[in-house]
This record gives sequence, C-alpha cells and structure tokens, in this order.
Amino acid sequence: MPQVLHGKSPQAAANSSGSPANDVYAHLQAPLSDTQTQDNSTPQPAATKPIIQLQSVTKTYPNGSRGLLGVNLEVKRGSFLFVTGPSGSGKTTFLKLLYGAERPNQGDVVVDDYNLSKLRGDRLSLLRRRIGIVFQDYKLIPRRTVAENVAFVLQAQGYTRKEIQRRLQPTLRMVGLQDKADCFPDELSGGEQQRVSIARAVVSTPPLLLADEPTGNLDSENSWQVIKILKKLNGIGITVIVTTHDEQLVRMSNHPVVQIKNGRLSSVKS
Ligand SMILES: Nc1ncnc2c1ncn2[C@@H]1O[C@H](COP(=O)(O)OP(=O)(O)OP(=O)(O)O)[C@@H](O)[C@H]1O
Repeated sequence: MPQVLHGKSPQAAANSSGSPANDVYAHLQAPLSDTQTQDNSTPQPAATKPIIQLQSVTKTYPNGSRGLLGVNLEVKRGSFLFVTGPSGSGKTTFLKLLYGAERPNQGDVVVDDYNLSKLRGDRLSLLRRRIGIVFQDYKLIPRRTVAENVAFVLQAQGYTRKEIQRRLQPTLRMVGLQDKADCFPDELSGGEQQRVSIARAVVSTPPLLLADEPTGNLDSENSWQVIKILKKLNGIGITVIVTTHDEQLVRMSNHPVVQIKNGRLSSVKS
C-alpha cells in the first residue's frame, strides 16, 4: 500500500497564512480538494489526483549503490512534505527520480500525470517546466544580477518581455528581495542567495517545487526564513517537497514527514 500524504487544501492554507495578493499567482489559488478517493473505477478530476505517485520504485546505480528500494508513495496536490534521513540514505535520489534526472530500474514514477519511467526528449522538457527546483548550493549565475538570474528562466521558456516584467517584481517581493534586483550573487548573503534561487524556481509558477537541502548552508534564522517562504508558496497552491537533515526545522513546521533509510521509505508523521 502506498503512503498517502494529505495536504491542507491550498485555498484553506492561503486563507490561513495570508497569500500574497498579486495576479501572477492567482491561477494557483483555485480551490483544490484535499480528499482523494482510492476508487480507481471512477475517473478523478485532475485536481483530486495525487501530483506524485511512486509504485514499487527501485533505483540501483551502475556501481551497485542502492538509491531507493521498493518505494510506494502518493503525494496530494497542495501538500507540504518533508523528507528526512541520514546522509547517503536516498533523499537526493528520490528528488532526482521526480524530475527525471535519474530513472528507476523498477517501478513507476508518475508526476503531474507524466509517467517519468517512459518520458524522453520534449515531453520530459515540458514536465520539467512544471517543476521548480532549489539546491543547497543555490546554483546562481555569478555574472548576472538577481533580476537577470530570475528572468533567465522565463527567457529560456520564451516568455515575452512584458510578461517577464509582470512576473519579476511580485516574485522578488515574495522572497523579500525587491531592493536587491540589481545586485550580483556575490554581493548577497547566503540566505539572500537561496531566496534568489527560490524566486527563480517559482517565477514561472510551477505546480510543484522540489528543494534539496535548501537550508543546508544556512544558519538557523536564515533557514527558518527560507522555510517560511516555502510555506507561503505552499499557501498559494504549490506542492512543496523539502529534503533536510534539520530535525528542529521539521519539528517547528508541523507538516507531514517521511524518512528514507537505506533506500527504504517510511512515514514518520502524516
Ligand atoms: N551518481 C551516482 N552513482 C553512484 N552512486 C550514487 C550516485 N548518486 C548517489 N549514489 C549513491 O546512492 C546512495 C543514495 O545517495 P543520495 O545522494 O540519494 O543520498 P542522500 O540521502 O541525498 O545523501 P546526503 O544527505 O548526504 O545528500 C548513496 O549510497 C550514494 O553513494
């Protein structure tokens, strides 16, 4: 049986946490159901289907290292999920399988209705546009300003200049960097750089945000600030999955938690 993670409906979350009032994110504020039927005989409306489904997923690397073993998981749209576990347990492998950077040896990975086990080429690129990714080491382009780093994603996806301008300021405001638009990454603190990378990940308003140890290089205050921004994004409907070693952050956050140990997944808190 897959683990099923229940998320608070994004609308409810938006109402309780105060969503940012700007129309860039408005289309993410449509009410989505937080209940899901297990009856596969009746077609489910898109909004009630899980955004992520893993069935019997095993990943072994060519050198024989175990990434994941027999993992079953369903994540509902609008959820906020923490993934914890010791170093080398399989957390990054789990995220890589979700955005198609690795493929399972066995089992199916379905994300936003795309079966990643079979996805190639253009269709994989299309799915990746629907997934924002945040890394521990930010991965910003050093010779581009904050605004240019964030706008770059939209340029690559063919957005018009007008649409890029429309999205840029609200997104920088959302991460509290509206005054740093013209700074270069090396003029920012680690926490600020991570917030730029979050802005870059969500400026195209993807329905899914994956964050791999986003607070790994930050002190506790900056870590909490990053988590608060991720919560805010979840509040407007983005499904958020965060890997972390930081038990304190997980305890403070009151969201579902799964643990991966030796490639096996178990639910710690649902
Ligand atoms: N490209 C790869 N080739 C071979 N083995 C790999 C590769 N990537 C990861 N592994 C192995 O797979 C296992 C799981 O690694 P993974 O990076 O998913 O763990 P993790 O939980 O994210 O670790 P950490 O918290 O240290 O980042 C480890 O044994 C690791 O050595």
